[in-house]
Amino acid sequence: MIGLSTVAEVRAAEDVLLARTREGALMQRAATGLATVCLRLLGRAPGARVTVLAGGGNNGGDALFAGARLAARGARVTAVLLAPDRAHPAGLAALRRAGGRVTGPDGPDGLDRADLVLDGIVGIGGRGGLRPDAARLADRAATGPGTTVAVDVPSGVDADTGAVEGAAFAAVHTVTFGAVKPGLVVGEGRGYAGTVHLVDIGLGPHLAPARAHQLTDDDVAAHLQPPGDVDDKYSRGVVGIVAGSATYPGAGVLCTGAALRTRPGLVRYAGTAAEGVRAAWPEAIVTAGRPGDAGRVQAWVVGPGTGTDDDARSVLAEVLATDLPVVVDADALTMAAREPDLVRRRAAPTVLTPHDREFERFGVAVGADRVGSARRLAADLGAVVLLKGSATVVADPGGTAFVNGTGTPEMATAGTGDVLSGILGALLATGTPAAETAAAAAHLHGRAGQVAAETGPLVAGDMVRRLSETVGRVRGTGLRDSGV
Ligand SMILES: NC(=O)C1=CN([C@@H]2O[C@H](COP(=O)(O)OP(=O)(O)OC[C@H]3O[C@@H](n4cnc5c(N)ncnc54)[C@H](O)[C@@H]3O)[C@@H](O)[C@H]2O)[C@@H](O)CC1
Ligand SMILES: [K+]
Repeated sequence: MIGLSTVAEVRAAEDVLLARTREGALMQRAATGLATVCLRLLGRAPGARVTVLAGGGNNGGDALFAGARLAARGARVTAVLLAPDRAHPAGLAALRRAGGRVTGPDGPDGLDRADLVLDGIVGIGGRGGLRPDAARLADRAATGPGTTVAVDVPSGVDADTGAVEGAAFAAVHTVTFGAVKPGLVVGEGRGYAGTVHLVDIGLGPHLAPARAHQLTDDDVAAHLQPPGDVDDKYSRGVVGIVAGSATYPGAGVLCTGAALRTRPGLVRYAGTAAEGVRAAWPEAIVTAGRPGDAGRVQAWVVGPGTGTDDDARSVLAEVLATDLPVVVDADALTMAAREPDLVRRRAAPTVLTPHDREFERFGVAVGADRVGSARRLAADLGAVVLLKGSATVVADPGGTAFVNGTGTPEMATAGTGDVLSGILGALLATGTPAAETAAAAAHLHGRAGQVAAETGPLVAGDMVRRLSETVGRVRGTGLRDSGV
């Protein structure tokens, strides 16, 4: 699990570590790690053209020291000082000693010929969007030839939330120090950060336990264990699915298929799409009756494609009245937003899976702080909230959050949400804690999208078809080997 640490948590840990280390030592560790990544990206330093954008804080200091290291290896380094009178004195001196050139915001910055551009404008001390000089340079860097590398945080991105209020530096790589900050992996910030490289500067032992996390394939593999010798079809967790309708069976077919392909122990289906589901998935136990007619299950999924009429409402109420974990998706979210007490009064875990518009039906817009918004709704409803997005966020009522790191924009297509709820129901039926299980489901769903998109555009059914393979690859090392 990768901990996502807030600025306050990083500052607190830095304070402890700074008091125990020689002055400047942390910045040297940061700059060494940064220069190492830059050298790797450049391939070779001699003759390479590097522009360093340096603001007046320690972030600029990191960038200047890294620039000095690259210059010492033969790179042609130009430092552009955005606040010349406040530039980090030791960093600037090191850069000059190593043969780097120094200019101001309007000087010859080399951006139109650079191989690499370092963004040391602001780091975790930044507030709001970039000021005009910095914004202009960030814009030129984004459209110029150089590989853009953000130092610690892309300048203009809120490190805690990922909010981008104005102009920001669009990085292809971000080299971050001590801990990954949430703003690098969620919201708009994720798009500005590019690939994130974490440099260890020794903060780890001093960091408070993170309240937000990102799961890895290894974490998720623990949720996807193969059956043991003593398992039978019941012992692996039975999921019940209420999805689709007689007219629109698709959601029922996708959701049931995704559940079967994730944990093929036993999947029950109850609802009016019974005929279509039975035809598509003879492996499922199907009834056209109500949830109570389906037989015993350990978790329910309710809502995809069910509609919101009186019948659908009474089925939702029946499922929510059980003492089992329930995934509330799609049409069930619309109904739950009208009657949130149906969720609030539950003792068993409930996982709500809204996208932004469904989230708004609960009375507040998501806004730029996606983790914060998910946490607030989770606390209000006493439920786990899985807020879908390019980086899906999961929050539990206690404030623990997860930010998903897998997926592909190709997944923005009809039916992929039904696939997610099927995966999630199948995993929840095993009885593991709801929030981490929801995060594991989002991770696996994203991997399935990546696998299905390997050969071109995907439709949701492709994800179902490739799910067994995806489970196998997440359990092993295949995904990483194939570069997905
Ligand atoms: N504290 C430490 O021990 C370490 C800090 N490190 C670096 O130091 C950074 C934090 O340094 P600082 O606290 O000096 O803060 P920053 O360098 O992030 O930014 C502070 C400066 O930026 C200006 N500023 C704020 N918002 C701005 C905006 N929107 N546009 C333009 N200028 C703006 C401020 O006036 C101030 O001069 C980290 O991100 C990291 O890069 C690393 O060297 C590791 C060790
Ligand atoms: K920066």
